[in-house]
Amino acid sequence: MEGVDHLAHERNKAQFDVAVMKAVWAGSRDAYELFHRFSRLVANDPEMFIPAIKAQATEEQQKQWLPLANKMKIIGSYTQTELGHGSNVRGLETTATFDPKTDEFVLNSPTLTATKWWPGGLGKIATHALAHARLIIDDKDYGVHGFLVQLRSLDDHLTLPGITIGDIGMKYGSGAYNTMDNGSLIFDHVRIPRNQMLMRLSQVTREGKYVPSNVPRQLSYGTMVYVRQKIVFDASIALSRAVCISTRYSAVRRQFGSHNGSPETQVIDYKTQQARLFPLLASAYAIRFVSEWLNSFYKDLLQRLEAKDFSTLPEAHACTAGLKSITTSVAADGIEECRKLCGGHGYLTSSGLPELSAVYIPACTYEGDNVVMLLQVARYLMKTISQLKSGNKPVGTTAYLGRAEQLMQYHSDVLRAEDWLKPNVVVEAFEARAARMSMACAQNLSKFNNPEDGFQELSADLVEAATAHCQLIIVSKFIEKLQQDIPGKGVKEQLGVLRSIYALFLLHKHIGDFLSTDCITPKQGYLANEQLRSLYSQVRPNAIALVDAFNYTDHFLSSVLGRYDGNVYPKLYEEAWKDPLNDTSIPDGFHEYVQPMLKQPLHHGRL
Ligand SMILES: CC/C=C\C/C=C\C/C=C\C/C=C\CC/C=C/C(=O)SCCNC(=O)CCNC(=O)[C@H](O)C(C)(C)COP(=O)(O)OP(=O)(O)OC[C@H]1O[C@@H](n2cnc3c(N)ncnc32)[C@H](O)[C@@H]1OP(=O)(O)O
Ligand SMILES: Cc1cc2nc3c(=O)[nH]c(=O)nc-3n(C[C@H](O)[C@H](O)[C@H](O)COP(=O)(O)OP(=O)(O)OC[C@H]3O[C@@H](n4cnc5c(N)ncnc54)[C@H](O)[C@@H]3O)c2cc1C
Repeated sequence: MEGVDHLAHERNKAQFDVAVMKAVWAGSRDAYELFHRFSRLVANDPEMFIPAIKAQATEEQQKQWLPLANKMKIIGSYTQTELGHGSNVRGLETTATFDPKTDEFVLNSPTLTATKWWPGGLGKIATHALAHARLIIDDKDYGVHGFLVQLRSLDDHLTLPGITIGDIGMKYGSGAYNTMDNGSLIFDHVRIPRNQMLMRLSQVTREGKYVPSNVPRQLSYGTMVYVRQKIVFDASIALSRAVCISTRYSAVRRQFGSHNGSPETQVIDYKTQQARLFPLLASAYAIRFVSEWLNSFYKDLLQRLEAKDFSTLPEAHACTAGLKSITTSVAADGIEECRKLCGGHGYLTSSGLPELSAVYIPACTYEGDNVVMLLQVARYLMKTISQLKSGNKPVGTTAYLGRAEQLMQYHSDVLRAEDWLKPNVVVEAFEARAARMSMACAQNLSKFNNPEDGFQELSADLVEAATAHCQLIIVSKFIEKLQQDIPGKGVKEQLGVLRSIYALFLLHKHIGDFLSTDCITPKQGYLANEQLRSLYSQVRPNAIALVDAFNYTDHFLSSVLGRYDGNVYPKLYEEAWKDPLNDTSIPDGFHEYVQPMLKQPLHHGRL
């Protein structure tokens, strides 16, 4: 019935102050920030063009271009990826050849695989590209640099001479990403003034002299680092949307279990539903808190870079790459799990889940393929370990590797299930697992004469070690979050339950790592799972309140299953009748194609 809260009985069970939890979840950024970004995403993606100009253009160039971009007088596309190269930025083929006679660069796509391919906004709407191309001076290749290129007339939006542009076509399913005009672009000797090479990091003089960057060349990758840390925040939003929908529906849906006319069982009370759903609820909070930490770490990096302090740049790259990888994989897989948790109705567009999945899953690929990103983390870990011998004491997120010898001797002293509720017990186990996996890789790598051959041969193990390292970061930041002063009745207690669910679910899921590295015994693994089951019972009465704390409107959720009032069935039915198929009783084509078959006489008694 309209106006009735069908989940009121669930909300009355809450054992904590929901208003405070809403504030904890909202944190330092408004969750709707992404919604507006997301809505822009499906129109155009200023997410990268403007930050890239800020990162790579001189002050003078910024003064020229930023006001135009900020006021949408020009529409930009971050045009890096090509048909033949995306992950391997140093393999990009587009060229920008300096012509000293005219003081210009000539942009060209020398091969088909040099065609720019994927950049958002490029296909139909962008007027300018921040094109990444190989700088060529006097036949010498100076590697990939950024160039601002006008693509279309600002009068009639027609493409300019030498520019061939198109949309790359429909993408995965019918998701909203199909409203993003990811495009293709071929340059045929397009000339731009020399001052349209972004020259903050390195320059080309009027005489054609290349002035190399006096800062790490990787700063030219800065926009990707910036977006990767944002994507971690986005992962918490995407996953929490799906968890909100599936948790509310799990409390509404009843199936089996009726005795003597009693109501059937709420599916949220089935232990299998809880074992699938509650770790995702905990993961949403875990990812949110690690994104807060990562954002503050990134802001600290920016301040350091201003002061030419590059000391945390390698760690920032490793953390943004690794956490982007881990959190987008968890969110993408989690959204699909939430669809399955809703049974058949989860597959309806009106559930909001297919659309969310179709839009979200490319996050595992864009801004860095998730495996390639974890390999970057692995390189960082191996380098950190190789420097231990020279007395280089690791700090920050790799500080535990400085205690590797001690961690190699570690054995968990868990005796009872409740011992796994102690944060220090959990962190020690996760540190030991991560340290031992990385040290084992380093040990195996040392057996190879050619380190690169070893890295390739061991890359699957290295990805697992990088995963363990990143999961340790997320667990640690969840624990650190709860060491902050958090007011409100029961709020910290509930977050503590979620923290333990997150950590013990990972321990259970990766029990092979913990056993094969001899960090814990099978009995201790069994006790962790025992504790996990108890934690599910503790979170169960608070589940609806914990997703209410995301503070999402029904409009934002766009889901008949995730409605705040739980009034699912009437709305499911109502929504179905909006489908144009139901405008007529007899479907189009019936008389032409189906009815003749139905009218066909039987032949020899056979249909
Ligand atoms: C509800 C809906 C929810 C969400 C949707 C809503 C919104 C979506 C939000 C955002 C959407 C944003 C974007 C979508 C559009 C997508 C855009 C794109 O995809 S842009 C293109 C992205 N492309 C990539 O990410 C390419 C990945 N490849 C690379 O980064 C590099 O090629 C790679 C790092 C893999 C290798 O680089 P290379 O130069 O070959 O370096 P190498 O490995 O040799 O290492 C050398 C040295 O450099 C260090 N290093 C590498 N990269 C960095 C870096 N970025 N910063 C600092 N340092 C770096 C590396 O560690 C090594 O160091 P050492 O020498 O070992 O010390
Ligand atoms: C929706 C969407 C939007 C995008 N928007 C933009 C944009 O606006 N601008 C832009 O420039 N680009 C954009 N991209 C492109 C995106 O950045 C690339 O697709 C991404 O970086 C992955 O690169 P790739 O396609 O070359 O994958 P590949 O690297 O070809 O990946 C293919 C497989 O090879 C594996 N692999 C690759 N290298 C290694 C290695 N060294 N070791 C082990 N395995 C490896 C990968 O793990 C993967 O399994 C977008 C892509 C998508 C899907």
